Amino acid sequence: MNVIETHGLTKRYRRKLAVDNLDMTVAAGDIYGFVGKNGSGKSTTMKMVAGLARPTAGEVVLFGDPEHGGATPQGFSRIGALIESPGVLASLTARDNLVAKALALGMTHAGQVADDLLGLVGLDPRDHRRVKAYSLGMKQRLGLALALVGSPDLLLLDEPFNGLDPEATRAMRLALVRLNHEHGVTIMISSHVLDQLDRVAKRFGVIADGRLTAEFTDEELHERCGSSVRVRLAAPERGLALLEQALPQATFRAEPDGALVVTGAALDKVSAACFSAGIEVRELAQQERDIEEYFVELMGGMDGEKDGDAR
Ligand SMILES: Nc1ncnc2c1ncn2[C@@H]1O[C@H](COP(=O)(O)OP(=O)(O)OP(=O)(O)O)[C@@H](O)[C@H]1O
Repeated sequence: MNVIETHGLTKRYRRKLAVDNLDMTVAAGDIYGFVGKNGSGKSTTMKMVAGLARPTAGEVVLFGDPEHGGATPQGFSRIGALIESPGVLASLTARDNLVAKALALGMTHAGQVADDLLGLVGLDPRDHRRVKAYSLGMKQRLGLALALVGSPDLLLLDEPFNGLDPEATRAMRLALVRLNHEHGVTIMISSHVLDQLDRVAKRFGVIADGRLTAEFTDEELHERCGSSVRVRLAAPERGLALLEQALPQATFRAEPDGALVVTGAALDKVSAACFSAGIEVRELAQQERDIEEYFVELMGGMDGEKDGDAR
Protein backbone atom coordinates (compact mmCIF):
# COMPACT_ATOMS: atom_id res chain seq x y z
CA MET A 1 0.00 0.00 0.00
CA ASN A 2 1.15 3.53 -0.69
CA VAL A 3 0.98 5.73 2.38
CA ILE A 4 1.49 8.88 0.30
CA GLU A 5 0.69 9.42 -3.35
CA THR A 6 0.71 12.82 -4.92
CA HIS A 7 -0.84 13.38 -8.33
CA GLY A 8 0.09 16.52 -10.23
CA LEU A 9 0.66 18.26 -6.90
CA THR A 10 1.24 21.97 -7.52
CA LYS A 11 1.62 25.06 -5.35
CA ARG A 12 1.96 28.58 -6.67
CA TYR A 13 2.76 31.55 -4.44
CA ARG A 14 1.94 34.62 -6.51
CA ARG A 15 4.54 34.47 -9.30
CA LYS A 16 6.55 31.66 -7.74
CA LEU A 17 5.79 28.07 -8.74
CA ALA A 18 7.08 26.39 -5.56
CA VAL A 19 5.91 22.84 -6.42
CA ASP A 20 5.32 21.91 -10.02
CA ASN A 21 3.16 18.94 -11.01
CA LEU A 22 4.72 16.50 -8.56
CA ASP A 23 3.92 12.76 -8.75
CA MET A 24 5.50 11.05 -5.78
CA THR A 25 4.85 7.77 -3.96
CA VAL A 26 5.88 6.69 -0.50
CA ALA A 27 5.07 3.05 0.29
CA ALA A 28 4.14 1.66 3.72
CA GLY A 29 7.33 0.93 5.67
CA ASP A 30 9.50 3.29 3.62
CA ILE A 31 12.01 5.69 5.01
CA TYR A 32 11.81 8.16 2.16
CA GLY A 33 14.61 10.71 1.84
CA PHE A 34 13.39 13.87 0.13
CA VAL A 35 16.38 15.76 -1.15
CA GLY A 36 16.71 19.20 -2.70
CA LYS A 37 18.55 22.47 -2.47
CA ASN A 38 17.30 25.40 -0.41
CA GLY A 39 14.14 26.75 -1.97
CA SER A 40 13.51 23.68 -4.18
CA GLY A 41 10.04 23.07 -2.71
CA LYS A 42 10.61 20.42 -0.01
CA SER A 43 8.82 22.20 2.85
CA THR A 44 5.94 23.26 0.65
CA THR A 45 5.43 19.67 -0.51
CA MET A 46 5.53 18.36 3.05
CA LYS A 47 3.10 21.00 4.23
CA MET A 48 0.64 19.96 1.54
CA VAL A 49 1.04 16.30 2.50
CA ALA A 50 0.42 17.19 6.16
CA GLY A 51 -2.65 19.26 5.28
CA LEU A 52 -0.94 22.48 6.43
CA ALA A 53 -1.03 24.11 2.98
CA ARG A 54 -3.65 23.85 0.27
CA PRO A 55 -2.50 22.71 -3.19
CA THR A 56 -3.09 25.10 -6.08
CA ALA A 57 -3.72 22.01 -8.23
CA GLY A 58 -3.39 18.24 -7.98
CA GLU A 59 -4.02 16.08 -4.94
CA VAL A 60 -2.48 14.11 -2.10
CA VAL A 61 -3.82 10.60 -1.45
CA LEU A 62 -3.00 9.33 2.03
CA PHE A 63 -3.11 5.73 3.28
CA GLY A 64 -4.44 4.50 -0.05
CA ASP A 65 -7.82 6.15 0.47
CA PRO A 66 -9.02 6.93 -3.06
CA GLU A 67 -12.40 8.23 -1.96
CA HIS A 68 -11.34 11.00 0.39
CA GLY A 69 -7.67 11.07 -0.56
CA GLY A 70 -7.07 10.47 3.16
CA ALA A 71 -7.69 14.18 3.62
CA THR A 72 -10.08 13.56 6.47
CA PRO A 73 -9.57 14.31 10.17
CA GLN A 74 -8.93 10.56 10.64
CA GLY A 75 -6.35 10.58 7.86
CA PHE A 76 -4.50 13.61 9.23
CA SER A 77 -4.63 12.24 12.80
CA ARG A 78 -2.45 9.35 11.61
CA ILE A 79 0.33 11.81 10.70
CA GLY A 80 2.99 13.19 13.02
CA ALA A 81 4.81 16.18 11.59
CA LEU A 82 7.93 18.15 12.42
CA ILE A 83 7.79 20.94 9.87
CA GLU A 84 9.60 24.24 10.44
CA SER A 85 8.97 25.41 14.02
CA PRO A 86 7.99 22.36 16.05
CA GLY A 87 5.18 24.10 17.98
CA VAL A 88 6.95 23.92 21.32
CA LEU A 89 5.68 25.89 24.34
CA ALA A 90 8.93 27.50 25.48
CA SER A 91 7.90 28.33 29.04
CA LEU A 92 7.03 24.72 29.90
CA THR A 93 9.34 21.77 30.53
CA ALA A 94 9.75 19.19 27.77
CA ARG A 95 7.70 16.69 29.77
CA ASP A 96 4.86 19.19 30.30
CA ASN A 97 4.85 19.97 26.57
CA LEU A 98 4.32 16.29 25.86
CA VAL A 99 1.75 15.82 28.61
CA ALA A 100 -0.20 18.84 27.29
CA LYS A 101 -0.28 17.43 23.78
CA ALA A 102 -1.23 13.93 24.95
CA LEU A 103 -4.08 15.35 27.05
CA ALA A 104 -5.23 17.51 24.15
CA LEU A 105 -5.48 14.33 22.05
CA GLY A 106 -7.62 12.79 24.82
CA MET A 107 -5.02 10.24 25.86
CA THR A 108 -5.13 8.64 29.29
CA HIS A 109 -1.72 7.91 30.90
CA ALA A 110 -0.37 11.16 29.44
CA GLY A 111 2.54 11.14 31.94
CA GLN A 112 3.60 7.66 30.89
CA VAL A 113 3.36 8.59 27.20
CA ALA A 114 5.57 11.64 27.86
CA ASP A 115 8.19 9.62 29.75
CA ASP A 116 8.32 6.91 27.08
CA LEU A 117 8.75 9.43 24.27
CA LEU A 118 11.42 11.41 26.15
CA GLY A 119 13.32 8.15 26.60
CA LEU A 120 12.95 7.32 22.92
CA VAL A 121 14.44 10.62 21.74
CA GLY A 122 17.11 10.68 24.45
CA LEU A 123 15.83 13.52 26.68
CA ASP A 124 15.75 13.27 30.46
CA PRO A 125 12.20 13.18 31.94
CA ARG A 126 13.60 14.64 35.18
CA ASP A 127 15.02 17.71 33.46
CA HIS A 128 13.08 20.55 35.10
CA ARG A 129 14.43 23.33 32.91
CA ARG A 130 12.02 25.20 30.69
CA VAL A 131 12.36 24.49 27.01
CA LYS A 132 13.55 28.05 26.33
CA ALA A 133 16.82 27.05 28.02
CA TYR A 134 17.26 24.11 25.63
CA SER A 135 19.79 23.97 22.81
CA LEU A 136 18.53 23.78 19.23
CA GLY A 137 19.34 20.08 19.12
CA MET A 138 17.32 19.38 22.27
CA LYS A 139 14.41 21.36 20.84
CA GLN A 140 14.61 19.28 17.66
CA ARG A 141 14.45 16.09 19.70
CA LEU A 142 11.49 17.42 21.64
CA GLY A 143 9.89 18.33 18.29
CA LEU A 144 10.29 14.70 17.22
CA ALA A 145 8.80 13.45 20.50
CA LEU A 146 5.84 15.82 20.05
CA ALA A 147 5.31 14.53 16.51
CA LEU A 148 5.17 11.02 17.96
CA VAL A 149 2.39 11.67 20.48
CA GLY A 150 -0.61 9.62 19.33
CA SER A 151 1.56 6.91 17.68
CA PRO A 152 1.29 8.16 14.10
CA ASP A 153 1.56 5.74 11.19
CA LEU A 154 3.32 8.37 9.08
CA LEU A 155 6.02 10.77 10.24
CA LEU A 156 6.87 13.86 8.18
CA LEU A 157 10.16 15.41 9.22
CA ASP A 158 11.41 18.57 7.57
CA GLU A 159 15.18 18.94 8.04
CA PRO A 160 15.24 17.03 11.37
CA PHE A 161 19.05 17.04 11.50
CA ASN A 162 19.33 20.83 11.37
CA GLY A 163 21.28 22.21 14.28
CA LEU A 164 22.21 18.80 15.68
CA ASP A 165 25.75 17.99 16.72
CA PRO A 166 27.16 14.61 15.60
CA GLU A 167 26.06 12.79 18.74
CA ALA A 168 22.52 14.19 18.63
CA THR A 169 22.38 13.43 14.91
CA ARG A 170 23.29 9.83 15.60
CA ALA A 171 20.66 9.59 18.36
CA MET A 172 18.03 11.04 16.02
CA ARG A 173 19.01 8.61 13.27
CA LEU A 174 18.82 5.61 15.60
CA ALA A 175 15.45 6.73 16.95
CA LEU A 176 14.08 6.96 13.40
CA VAL A 177 15.41 3.57 12.36
CA ARG A 178 13.92 2.04 15.52
CA LEU A 179 10.52 3.60 14.91
CA ASN A 180 10.57 2.25 11.39
CA HIS A 181 11.81 -1.27 12.23
CA GLU A 182 10.05 -1.91 15.49
CA HIS A 183 6.86 0.10 15.13
CA GLY A 184 6.41 0.03 11.36
CA VAL A 185 6.19 3.82 11.11
CA THR A 186 6.54 5.13 7.56
CA ILE A 187 8.88 8.12 7.53
CA MET A 188 9.45 10.91 5.03
CA ILE A 189 12.50 13.06 5.80
CA SER A 190 13.55 16.12 3.88
CA SER A 191 17.10 17.33 3.93
CA HIS A 192 19.75 19.12 1.95
CA VAL A 193 22.37 17.20 3.98
CA LEU A 194 22.83 13.96 2.11
CA ASP A 195 25.24 12.42 4.46
CA GLN A 196 22.60 11.76 7.11
CA LEU A 197 19.86 10.71 4.73
CA ASP A 198 22.08 8.23 2.99
CA ARG A 199 22.45 6.30 6.24
CA VAL A 200 18.73 5.97 6.98
CA ALA A 201 16.68 6.28 3.80
CA LYS A 202 15.51 3.22 1.86
CA ARG A 203 14.17 5.28 -1.02
CA PHE A 204 14.98 8.73 -2.32
CA GLY A 205 13.14 11.44 -4.18
CA VAL A 206 15.08 14.37 -5.57
CA ILE A 207 13.38 17.74 -6.12
CA ALA A 208 14.79 20.61 -8.18
CA ASP A 209 12.87 23.83 -8.86
CA GLY A 210 9.65 22.23 -7.63
CA ARG A 211 9.94 19.21 -9.93
CA LEU A 212 10.72 15.62 -8.98
CA THR A 213 13.84 14.84 -10.99
CA ALA A 214 14.47 11.27 -9.79
CA GLU A 215 13.17 8.56 -7.48
CA PHE A 216 15.27 5.48 -6.64
CA THR A 217 15.98 2.92 -3.93
CA ASP A 218 19.00 2.74 -1.68
CA GLU A 219 20.29 -0.29 -3.65
CA GLU A 220 19.91 1.55 -6.95
CA LEU A 221 21.83 4.48 -5.51
CA HIS A 222 24.71 2.28 -4.45
CA GLU A 223 24.74 0.49 -7.79
CA ARG A 224 24.90 3.83 -9.59
CA CYS A 225 27.59 5.15 -7.29
CA GLY A 226 29.58 1.93 -6.97
CA SER A 227 33.10 1.59 -8.24
CA SER A 228 33.84 1.39 -11.94
CA VAL A 229 36.83 1.37 -14.27
CA ARG A 230 37.54 4.24 -16.62
CA VAL A 231 39.48 3.24 -19.71
CA ARG A 232 40.54 5.31 -22.68
CA LEU A 233 41.35 3.30 -25.80
CA ALA A 234 43.40 4.24 -28.85
CA ALA A 235 40.65 2.90 -31.17
CA PRO A 236 37.47 3.25 -29.08
CA GLU A 237 34.90 1.63 -31.39
CA ARG A 238 36.90 -1.47 -32.26
CA GLY A 239 38.16 -1.70 -28.68
CA LEU A 240 34.63 -1.56 -27.28
CA ALA A 241 33.48 -4.42 -29.53
CA LEU A 242 36.42 -6.57 -28.37
CA LEU A 243 35.92 -5.70 -24.72
CA GLU A 244 32.21 -6.53 -24.88
CA GLN A 245 33.16 -9.98 -26.15
CA ALA A 246 35.85 -10.48 -23.53
CA LEU A 247 33.75 -9.22 -20.60
CA PRO A 248 30.15 -10.31 -21.32
CA GLN A 249 29.01 -9.67 -17.71
CA ALA A 250 30.21 -6.05 -17.68
CA THR A 251 28.33 -2.95 -18.77
CA PHE A 252 29.88 -0.10 -20.74
CA ARG A 253 29.07 3.57 -20.91
CA ALA A 254 30.79 6.13 -23.13
CA GLU A 255 31.82 9.39 -21.47
CA PRO A 256 31.56 12.70 -23.38
CA ASP A 257 35.37 12.76 -23.71
CA GLY A 258 35.38 9.37 -25.47
CA ALA A 259 36.55 7.28 -22.49
CA LEU A 260 34.60 4.16 -21.48
CA VAL A 261 33.25 3.56 -18.01
CA VAL A 262 33.08 -0.17 -17.25
CA THR A 263 30.98 -1.48 -14.36
CA GLY A 264 30.75 -5.10 -13.29
CA ALA A 265 34.43 -5.91 -13.92
CA ALA A 266 37.42 -5.12 -11.71
CA LEU A 267 40.42 -3.14 -12.94
CA ASP A 268 42.69 -6.21 -13.25
CA LYS A 269 40.07 -8.02 -15.39
CA VAL A 270 39.66 -5.02 -17.71
CA SER A 271 43.41 -4.68 -17.97
CA ALA A 272 43.89 -8.41 -18.73
CA ALA A 273 41.09 -8.36 -21.32
CA CYS A 274 42.70 -5.41 -23.12
CA PHE A 275 46.08 -7.10 -23.06
CA SER A 276 44.88 -10.45 -24.43
CA ALA A 277 42.72 -8.85 -27.14
CA GLY A 278 45.61 -6.63 -28.18
CA ILE A 279 43.70 -3.41 -27.43
CA GLU A 280 45.93 -0.36 -27.07
CA VAL A 281 45.14 1.47 -23.82
CA ARG A 282 45.87 5.17 -23.29
CA GLU A 283 44.52 5.46 -19.76
CA LEU A 284 43.11 3.03 -17.17
CA ALA A 285 41.85 3.94 -13.69
CA GLN A 286 39.56 2.76 -10.93
CA GLN A 287 36.93 5.35 -10.00
CA GLU A 288 34.20 5.81 -7.41
CA ARG A 289 31.23 7.98 -8.13
CA ASP A 290 30.74 10.22 -5.18
CA ILE A 291 27.18 9.99 -3.80
CA GLU A 292 27.19 13.65 -2.87
CA GLU A 293 28.25 14.62 -6.40
CA TYR A 294 25.57 12.41 -7.91
CA PHE A 295 22.87 14.11 -5.84
CA VAL A 296 24.20 17.56 -6.63
CA GLU A 297 23.88 16.66 -10.33
CA LEU A 298 20.27 15.54 -9.84
CA MET A 299 19.49 18.60 -7.75
CA GLY A 300 20.58 20.84 -10.61
CA GLY A 301 24.17 21.77 -9.79
CA MET A 302 25.87 23.77 -7.11
CA ASP A 303 24.34 27.22 -7.66
CA GLY A 304 22.16 28.72 -4.96
CA GLU A 305 18.46 29.53 -5.24
CA LYS A 306 17.96 31.11 -8.64
CA ASP A 307 15.32 33.66 -7.80
CA GLY A 308 14.99 35.48 -4.57
CA ASP A 309 11.22 35.72 -4.11
CA ALA A 310 10.53 36.70 -0.54
CA ARG A 311 8.65 34.24 1.61
N1 LIG B 1 4.49 31.46 1.99
C1 LIG B 1 5.21 31.69 0.91
N2 LIG B 1 4.99 32.79 0.14
C2 LIG B 1 5.71 33.01 -0.98
N3 LIG B 1 6.71 32.19 -1.43
C3 LIG B 1 6.98 31.09 -0.71
C4 LIG B 1 6.27 30.78 0.51
N4 LIG B 1 6.76 29.62 1.00
C5 LIG B 1 7.75 29.24 0.16
N5 LIG B 1 7.88 30.10 -0.86
C6 LIG B 1 8.85 30.01 -1.98
O1 LIG B 1 8.65 28.75 -2.60
C7 LIG B 1 9.91 28.16 -2.94
C8 LIG B 1 10.03 26.79 -2.28
O2 LIG B 1 10.15 26.98 -0.87
P1 LIG B 1 10.27 25.77 0.17
O3 LIG B 1 10.34 26.38 1.53
O4 LIG B 1 9.22 24.78 -0.10
O5 LIG B 1 11.70 25.17 -0.24
P2 LIG B 1 12.63 24.16 0.58
O6 LIG B 1 13.15 23.20 -0.43
O7 LIG B 1 11.91 23.63 1.75
O8 LIG B 1 13.82 25.12 1.03
P3 LIG B 1 14.67 25.10 2.40
O9 LIG B 1 15.62 23.95 2.31
O10 LIG B 1 15.37 26.41 2.32
O11 LIG B 1 13.70 25.02 3.54
C9 LIG B 1 10.98 29.14 -2.52
O12 LIG B 1 11.33 29.93 -3.65
C10 LIG B 1 10.29 30.00 -1.48
O13 LIG B 1 10.86 31.29 -1.46
